Amino acid sequence: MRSDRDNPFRIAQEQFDRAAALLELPDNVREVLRVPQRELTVRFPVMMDDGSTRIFTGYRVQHNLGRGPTKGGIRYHPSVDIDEVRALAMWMTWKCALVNIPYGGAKGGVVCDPAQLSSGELERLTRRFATEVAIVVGSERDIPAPDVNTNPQIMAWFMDTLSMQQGHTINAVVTGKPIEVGGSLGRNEATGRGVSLMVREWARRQRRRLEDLRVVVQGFGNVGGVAASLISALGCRVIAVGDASGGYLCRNGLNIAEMRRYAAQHPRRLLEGYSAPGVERIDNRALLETPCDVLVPAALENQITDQNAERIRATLIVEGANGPTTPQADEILEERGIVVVPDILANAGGVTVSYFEWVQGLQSFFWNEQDVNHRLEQIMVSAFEQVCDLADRRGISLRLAAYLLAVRRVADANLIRGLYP
Ligand SMILES: NC(=O)C1=CN([C@@H]2O[C@H](COP(=O)(O)OP(=O)(O)OC[C@H]3O[C@@H](n4cnc5c(N)ncnc54)[C@H](O)[C@@H]3O)[C@@H](O)[C@H]2O)C=CC1
Ligand SMILES: O=C(O)CCC(=O)C(=O)O
Repeated sequence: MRSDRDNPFRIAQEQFDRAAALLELPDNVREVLRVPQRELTVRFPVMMDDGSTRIFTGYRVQHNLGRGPTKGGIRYHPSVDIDEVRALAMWMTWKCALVNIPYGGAKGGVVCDPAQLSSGELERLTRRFATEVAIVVGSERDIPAPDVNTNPQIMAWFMDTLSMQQGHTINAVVTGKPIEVGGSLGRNEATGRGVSLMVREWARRQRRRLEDLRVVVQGFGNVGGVAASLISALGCRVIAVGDASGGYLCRNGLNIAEMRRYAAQHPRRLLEGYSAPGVERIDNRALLETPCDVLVPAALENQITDQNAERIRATLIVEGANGPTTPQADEILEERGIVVVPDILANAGGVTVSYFEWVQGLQSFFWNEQDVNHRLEQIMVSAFEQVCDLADRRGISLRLAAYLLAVRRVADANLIRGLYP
């Protein structure tokens, strides 16, 4: 059982409440926006390889439909619960509004440990989950994508299942697909690329040389792995990274390309067992507290809390993950002058290129990777500028500035549509 302090939905509501108060939103608007519009819980059987049947629980939550079809990933993890999915769906609403793409927010999840499932079990689970949520999902209604422990292959099974039910291919029903079945060039790297752009733009505004920045990345999957490699391509020194197997530190800089190759070839894509001259093993706690210029939490929620915020020794935190910092930690970091580029901005690159994938799929007209990356960069840099300018003008944190911009846009869309008679 989670306590209120580490319940992601309570945290998401608290973040929203602060913005709603500053925006002086009317009570009826607050009441609508602080809870999800639709929630679906499904329980479904999956045939296991040994012939037995197991029942799994899954969720799809649509937080707000005011700005368009809802959008957000699907997470497979043992700790998924309805409050986590609600929070993730709400954060998607603000994220899509902040980068001004025409979506509301949604998220899905299945309570399972994919590391314990064979590929066949994972495929059957995915196909059955897709069927169960088909009543709320669709290319003009709600469009899933990958999140923790889901990947392009899982998205392909999802798309294929919904297409089989319709009798024709509907590839815009899900994004993050393999290129062969309507995926977009650049989607796989998009979230990490967005994170690296935040580091670059912050350094530009602060007049810091990228070569002088020491970076620590927690999480070495889709977001963290790509972010580490693109940040190191910017010229920064990535001195520590970590995943579920622990942390790896080398003050002279890690060989990120070698580490990504290692993880790709090992069970569960983990760094477990990785060693190289000068590389020290550390635990996850020490990883987060490693002195550095930039810390990128890119794993799960609630990593920086009131328990460790005093010991964080970074100048900048760029939230690759959703919800890695609690509101209590936010306060401590702000007092200590540590700048946080919030999740709804920092990791918005993924959903932005998902939007491009959806547009390309609907038009059956595909762009080259340079076009995708160029458009992504324009959107991310412009959102970063808007957030920094508002934060500077009002003397508030980047998180609060991002929320003011995003919540205002969502509230306005809902008001203009006449949803609050
Ligand atoms: N995949 C995407 O496009 C997007 C993902 N995100 C967020 O980024 C975060 C990471 O997602 P992905 O990279 O897609 O997932 P992933 O499944 O590819 O990677 C997750 C990584 O976190 C590590 N990890 C798990 N538990 C850990 C722990 N206790 N301590 C340290 N590391 C741990 C795993 O070993 C793995 O390296 C999540 O918060 C997700 O919601 C946000 C925007 C888009
Ligand atoms: O690509 C997408 O549609 C959503 C990605 C996602 O789940 C997220 O941004 O947290």
